[in-house]
Amino acid sequence: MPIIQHHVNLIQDCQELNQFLSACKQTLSEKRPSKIVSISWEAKSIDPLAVLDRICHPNEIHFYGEKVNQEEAIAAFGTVVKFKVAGTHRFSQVQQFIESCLANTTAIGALDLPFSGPHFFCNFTFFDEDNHNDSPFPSAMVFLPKWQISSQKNRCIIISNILIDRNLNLERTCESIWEKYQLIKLTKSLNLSNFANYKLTLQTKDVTDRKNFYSSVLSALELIQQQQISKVVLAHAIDVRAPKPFNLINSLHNLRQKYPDCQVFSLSNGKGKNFIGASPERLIKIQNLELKTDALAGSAPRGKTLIEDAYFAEKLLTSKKDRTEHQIVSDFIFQRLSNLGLTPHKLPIPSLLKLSNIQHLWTPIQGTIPIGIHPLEILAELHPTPAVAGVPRDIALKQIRRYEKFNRSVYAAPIGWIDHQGNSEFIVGIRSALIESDRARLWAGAGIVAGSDPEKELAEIQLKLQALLKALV
Ligand SMILES: C=C(O[C@H]1C=CC=C(C(=O)O)[C@@H]1O)C(=O)O
Repeated sequence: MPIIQHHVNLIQDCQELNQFLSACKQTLSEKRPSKIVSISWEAKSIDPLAVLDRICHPNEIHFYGEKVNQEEAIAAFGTVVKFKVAGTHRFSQVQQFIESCLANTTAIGALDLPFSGPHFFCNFTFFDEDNHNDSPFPSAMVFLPKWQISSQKNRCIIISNILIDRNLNLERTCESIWEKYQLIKLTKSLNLSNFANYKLTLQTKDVTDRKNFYSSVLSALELIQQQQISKVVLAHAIDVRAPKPFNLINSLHNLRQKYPDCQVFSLSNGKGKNFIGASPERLIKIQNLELKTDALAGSAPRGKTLIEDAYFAEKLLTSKKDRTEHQIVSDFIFQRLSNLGLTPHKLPIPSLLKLSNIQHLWTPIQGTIPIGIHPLEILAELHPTPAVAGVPRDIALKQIRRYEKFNRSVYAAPIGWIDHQGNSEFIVGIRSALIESDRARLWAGAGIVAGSDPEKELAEIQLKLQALLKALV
């Protein structure tokens, strides 16, 4: 991808931008009828969530991700190019799409800052094929946004991506970019007085009978005893109704305040449905060929006092059932990364990841990626891990389809981005809800292994559902 270091802010200077885009337009040919230009420029500190609130249209596709404790946030909206696909080759087809776009992209501006340069935002469904007619999101989707605003420790980058083709009206394009840039640059912080401490009275309903969950766990335990599987993750879903439409921005703001250790996310399908959540589970983070991933499985509540909390923690760390449930995930990730030629590292015993209402056994895993391996190849190898599916994977997936009478859709599936240099971050879409107007669907799952008790597994799921339920306003 050609990169041009440029010292004038093209987005700010209409005339310079016009000249640059016009020069690009002149290079178009029959063989190359269109081209993408990506302009990055540093700005003073802006809250990407405030930009999502003020500038992004509710019916525009968007992606938002924030990790408060790492002082990182990103918002992207509008589409320059997008691609949807389904089936077993969806990861490699998305990879090809991104590579062909990058071969046709020129990046210009401040390109040596965190989050600068073109980023492609991707989401997948849990299963390769999402056969349900009412699916709110395709099995795989990737888009290059028109606008991306990101901040890392007070350094903020605004990116404008532009598709240039023969029909492009240069004057109008430059003006509208300039206008939008002014609006973004001057975005005021969220008005926190709007976050009145009100609670909505929510009506909740199980999507399937709880008895269905209990009998599925018992049936899974039989398969485990017969050694057909060693683990399967079974989910339960609830439908929620509010007295008025949910407020997306306020709910996301609640999530980022309550779960500063998690990745808070929102993904819009551009048709009024938003998939939001606060996920504790990082699937991949790649920075300069260094990969970080998490094995996360095995759960206990947080205690109300320090003593109670330490008691739950100790019980979790020494629970044979939870340690097995966890080990299965960490062995799987190790094996899969080794298959790709990595030499992964991890500590020999899991530590604890403590969230505000739940704690998990957690093993961070790291490794250097051999040159030539694309982030989506790693994703294809890892998804779905036994933290959300099971082992052996194929049998577990078949059982999940058999037991669960609802669509997992984007629940427990990868969501994230890949940049022009192969840096990438994907999380697993758990602790999540799909919201539309005054309705929401929430999912949560629990790992079933030898020794699981159906009642306790459902109690764990209720705890996980509360994480989202308490933040929805
Ligand atoms: C599948 C979920 O959690 C996974 C991640 C952490 C702990 C888990 C567990 O203890 O069962 C699950 O494997 C979910 O929250 O829906």
